[in-house]
Amino acid sequence: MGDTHKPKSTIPQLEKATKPELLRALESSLGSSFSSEPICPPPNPLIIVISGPSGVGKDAVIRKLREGRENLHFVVTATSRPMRPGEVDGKDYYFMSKEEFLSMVDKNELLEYALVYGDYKGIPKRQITDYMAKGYDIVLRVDIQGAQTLRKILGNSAVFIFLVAESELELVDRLIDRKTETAESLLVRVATAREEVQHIKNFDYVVVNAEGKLDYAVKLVESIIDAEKAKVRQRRAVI
Ligand SMILES: Nc1ncnc2c1ncn2[C@@H]1O[C@H](COP(=O)(O)OP(=O)(O)OP(=O)(O)O)[C@@H](O)[C@H]1O
Repeated sequence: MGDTHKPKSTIPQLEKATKPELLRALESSLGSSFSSEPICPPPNPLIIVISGPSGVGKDAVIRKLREGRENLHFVVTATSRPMRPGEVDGKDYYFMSKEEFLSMVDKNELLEYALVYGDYKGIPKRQITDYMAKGYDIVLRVDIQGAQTLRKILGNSAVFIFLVAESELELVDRLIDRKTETAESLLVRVATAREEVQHIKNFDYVVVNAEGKLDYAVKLVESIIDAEKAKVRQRRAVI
């Protein structure tokens, strides 16, 4: 029986050879030189969809993610809702009139859009394609309705993260403290949140954003992104 792995040349003893000599001997023995090319291709750009009931902390988590990570593009949603105090156009949302919004719809410039609490919200496609082409991962912040639509459009090509509070009571508490809602809109948001939790099963991951534990929730989201980037079978999003 022939030995197919028999070395073609002798490899010097480690202590008697320099590193280049050793490398050359190993290469000659293997019959080919060592490549410095990456063993694996770089991971595909990832689309990360972050969703959850109103007031659960989507903005808070995203704000922290933005501080701590490079190569992520946070898509700025277009909306026809009025600006809240402290919000900045082009940073928090692209604020526009209903007419301007509907013109984007006509031109098929939105990945998805919806009428939410009487106002339009939608995701501009262009931002996603431009940044993916530059190798950025994309973060989309959408409500549950938006996540469901995106799941239909993107299927398993994107990763879907559901953010929850530790309890219903905690969620209501946070919404009250935020002081952005009227009593009526509070009721709508809380009733909607009750129904929305039923949709967890359509997501890939769930992250609990517990009271005072925002950093932990952000860390978990980062770990999810890291794990997704290390997957052997990569998701491949096409917009
Ligand atoms: N882990 C946490 N502990 C305590 N407070 C938090 C935590 N996460 C978020 N908050 C606070 O809860 C409130 C709601 O959070 P945020 O505005 O980020 O929610 P949201 O999911 O983006 O809401 P919406 O969908 O209505 O825009 C904010 O005042 C925020 O500072």
